[in-house]
Amino acid sequence: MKLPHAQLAVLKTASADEDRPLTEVATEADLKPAAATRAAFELEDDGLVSVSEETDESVSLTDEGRQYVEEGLPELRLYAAAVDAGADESPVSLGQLIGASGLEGPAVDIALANFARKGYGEVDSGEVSVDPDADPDSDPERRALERLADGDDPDADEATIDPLESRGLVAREESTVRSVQVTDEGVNALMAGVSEAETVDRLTPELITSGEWEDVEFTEYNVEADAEQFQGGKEHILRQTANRVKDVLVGMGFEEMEGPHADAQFWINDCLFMPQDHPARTHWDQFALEEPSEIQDLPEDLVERVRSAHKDGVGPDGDGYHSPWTEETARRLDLRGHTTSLSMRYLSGHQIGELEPPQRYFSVEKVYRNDTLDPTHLLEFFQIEGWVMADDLSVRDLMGTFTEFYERFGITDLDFKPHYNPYTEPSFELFGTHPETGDIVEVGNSGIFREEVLSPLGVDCDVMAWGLSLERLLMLMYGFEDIRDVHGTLCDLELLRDVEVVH
Ligand SMILES: N[C@@H](Cc1ccccc1)C(=O)O
Repeated sequence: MKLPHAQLAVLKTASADEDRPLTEVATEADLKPAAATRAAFELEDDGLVSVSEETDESVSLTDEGRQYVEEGLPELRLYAAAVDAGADESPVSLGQLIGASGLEGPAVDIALANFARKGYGEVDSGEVSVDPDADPDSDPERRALERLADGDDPDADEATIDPLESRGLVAREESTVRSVQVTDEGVNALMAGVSEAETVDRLTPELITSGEWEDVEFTEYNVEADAEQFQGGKEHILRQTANRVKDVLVGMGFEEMEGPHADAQFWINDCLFMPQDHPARTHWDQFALEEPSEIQDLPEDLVERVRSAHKDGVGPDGDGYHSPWTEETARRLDLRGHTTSLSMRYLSGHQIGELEPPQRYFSVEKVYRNDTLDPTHLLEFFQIEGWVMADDLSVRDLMGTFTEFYERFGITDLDFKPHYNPYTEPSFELFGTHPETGDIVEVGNSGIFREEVLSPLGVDCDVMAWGLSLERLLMLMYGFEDIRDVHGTLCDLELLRDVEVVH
């Protein structure tokens, strides 16, 4: 029998009496680990060896863990300072202890949280008392960190490693350990005599020019063999999903809108019949620009019609807001809190000239809000804006469009709830179900524009419109629970690396 070099080396190095780790076999046979693994799988396919797999968990120190091995865990430094200051006799002020312990910045909070958790003592109204019987020398977390620093097995149970991991002091890593053993068939083959077959694993220019490629035997591909993982840059899933949303909407006959991120309150709010004293128009909700603070080119006739809608209402029965309206406020520049500003620019004819119905437009763009960061809110996020202009639109058209759109992303359980917007009547909020938690998640807001919006814009047919959250769509598609998993310093790198957006 003839076998390629690597297979022959593995077969000869492995044993028929015991499972041997492949890494060991590779070193002894002078093969790269990946080559040895590939050879072992090929031999296994031919029944000459058996390959077994086990998952091995290893724990290693992080940089912060290493730092604490040198400096001491913050809670132990606090304990030592407290004992020195006599806190085992009577409580000592926390401020004094922090100074004495040399703890600074975040280390203070870390010390306090773990001090109490590990039973070193108590902190009550700024006074620290310690348990005189606590024994920092045999602190299991400290011992585990020190053993790791010495290159030993931490020799600790989960109850010790778990908190160290969540404190970011150690990292757990799982790896697959493979072992090989020669089968009876393999032993028979060896006894009958196996020699090395000439195989070529790489096509070179020489092989091609000499024509030799026709006679050589090529190594077979093994797509299951371990390969090194390359983590190069890739398009962020948010961007990938945004592109997919664009494709879907273009497929549904929509055209894309573009426009400024910082815009006049006129386009962001006034055209939308939002009174100038509406709470959403203050800095509590929107970011204002200091420099420049105003827009120059507003279409005068439109400004006049919008002002009149706010003051006097629209149509014979219309009634305006009985609150002040100034052009100065309308000119002010803000970061847009929604992309409905773009819809106003397009519907008014200001952006690309007048549009005749039917029309469909969309944008997938960033918006900015002065929100408090939490698992479902960011200061900036992507809004999927869209509108359809046509005669005789109804709520059924709106719901049908959403059902069709979300179905493309595998979301088929939409719920609608009546809502209020100053600019649409009727208005609906949209909800989906989170695939992991089962919670109902708001994914968007929509409605049919009011007369008070359309009439000043010069539109005399129906327009239905919406703003959907791209991030929330992602949460429903991929099941993550915290929006910060995909953004910023808390992001889940594994998720970002591994998630594939299917087109
Ligand atoms: N602007 C709304 C969405 C919306 C757009 C158009 C019509 C109705 C609602 C929002 O940001 O929530």
